[in-house]
Amino acid sequence: MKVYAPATIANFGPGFDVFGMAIEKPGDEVVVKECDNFRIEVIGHKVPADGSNVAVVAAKALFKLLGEEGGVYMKLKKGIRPKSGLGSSGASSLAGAVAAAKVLGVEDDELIIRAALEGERAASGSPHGDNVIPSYYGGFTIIESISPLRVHRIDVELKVAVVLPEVEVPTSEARKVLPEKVPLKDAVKNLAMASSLVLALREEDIETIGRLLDDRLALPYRKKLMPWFDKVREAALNAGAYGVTVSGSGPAMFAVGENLREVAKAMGEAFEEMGIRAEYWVTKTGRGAKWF
Ligand SMILES: Nc1ncnc2c1ncn2[C@@H]1O[C@H](COP(=O)(O)OP(=O)(O)O)[C@@H](O)[C@H]1O
Ligand SMILES: N[C@@H](CCOP(=O)(O)O)C(=O)O
Repeated sequence: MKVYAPATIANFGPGFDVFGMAIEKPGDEVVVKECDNFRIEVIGHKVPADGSNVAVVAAKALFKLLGEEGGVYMKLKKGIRPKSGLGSSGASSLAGAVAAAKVLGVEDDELIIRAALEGERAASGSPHGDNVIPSYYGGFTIIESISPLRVHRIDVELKVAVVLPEVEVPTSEARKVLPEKVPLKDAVKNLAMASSLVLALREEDIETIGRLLDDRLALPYRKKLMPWFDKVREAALNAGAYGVTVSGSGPAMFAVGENLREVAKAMGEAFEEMGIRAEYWVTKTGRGAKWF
């Protein structure tokens, strides 16, 4: 059995820990077989090939939730670079949970997601759902609650330009710089932007979506981890983007607009001018996890 879990853009502007969108590429893939213990082999981007791999953590978590003995052998084709801001740990965690679910014959979404969140907790110290959940369901997802699991999905088809610099921002570090509290005016501003963004997504109003790609809850405190942010954002806007912001906790950034190839190239060139190599591409809203 093969399981594919797509990369994701979490937060998506003002939706910290709540909004997330699956993207068509890249993704993680797991081939799974029943086994008497838990083993993993990894090809592609470098991640641990032992029990600390979040795919194994998630698979073990599902077995434990169900009180099952035994385990699975997984071969992970790691297509999403770790510490990228593209939901790398989330995709592997989900792939491991779905792989274990297929072996155990489990179809309960809530159990699968609970297990996958244990992988996220292991990777970043936080069981945030805005990578795992859009990677599972696809499209654009809004998390009302994790337990009980209440997710709202918008079936939007949105093209995005993505840039991924050759630097790392571990999610765990990006969460450590967050404040315990935020000013009321910032909370109200995010509420205004997030609720407006949902309507703009439903109408596929790209200009309004772009204008709303901002955040007062996390980005102001994380920008010190991303000194390149303003230059890359300016390059994207000058190339015609309607809006641009960080993907997840970074360093990846994404933009919406019309001429996205030029926008992606401009963001990549902005990094190069700062001496940072970066890859860039155009993709669009992805479907969720697949198994075959
Ligand atoms: N299968 C895996 N995929 C990604 N990261 C993994 C995996 N297994 C363990 N890790 C560890 O999790 C951390 C990456 O998590 P994180 O910073 O959240 O990446 P991202 O922001 O891309 O999701 C790294 O320390 C990495 O070594
Ligand atoms: N809401 C989380 C999202 C982390 O996304 P990632 O792709 O960087 O793992 C956060 O902002 O901490």
